[in-house]
Amino acid sequence: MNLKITDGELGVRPPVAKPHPGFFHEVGEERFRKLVHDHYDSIKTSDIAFLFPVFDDEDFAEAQKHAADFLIEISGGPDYFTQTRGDHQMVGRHAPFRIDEKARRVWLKLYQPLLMELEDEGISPEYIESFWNYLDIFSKWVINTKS
Ligand code: HEM
Repeated sequence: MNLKITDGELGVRPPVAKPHPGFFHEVGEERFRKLVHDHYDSIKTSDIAFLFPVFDDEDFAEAQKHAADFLIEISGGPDYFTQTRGDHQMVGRHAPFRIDEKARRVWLKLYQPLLMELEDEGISPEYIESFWNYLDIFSKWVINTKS
């Protein structure tokens, strides 16, 4: 399985394809939520923890839920994010946080072991890769700070 991080750069926003709907379909909502939950949990002890509301359990749980809602929606599941948060506006929603290429790489790296777990659980590697490609490319869009 190829989970390679490609180079991102401030101001460069390559076209992005949504994950293959087969990914959400195979993983199922419950396991999908656990994936995003696990990612946020690993953020807590990472070098990018300072960007997130790690000292407020309620705010952190909210952030975790919004991220899962969004990723489920973009992966072809129910439109939970739009229903509760409105327009996606992902670039604008990340604007208050200083995100550089280094932070993006840390964020992405934390997904790698979690996606390998899914492969061990029998999820099709090509579906996992399609989700990964979405994360790899779209995360370039939220870079707003020079490294
Ligand atoms: C594919 C890439 C990404 C997606 C789809 C994504 C998605 C989201 C979503 C849906 C939210 C919640 C927005 C809201 O409801 O207001 C969010 C918040 C946030 N994201 Fe991302 N994100 C991505 C990449 C990143 C990266 C690379 C970083 C930093 C390294 C980052 C840092 C944050 C921070 C700090 C918040 C705010 C947390 C809070 O205080 O509520 N995101 N992201």
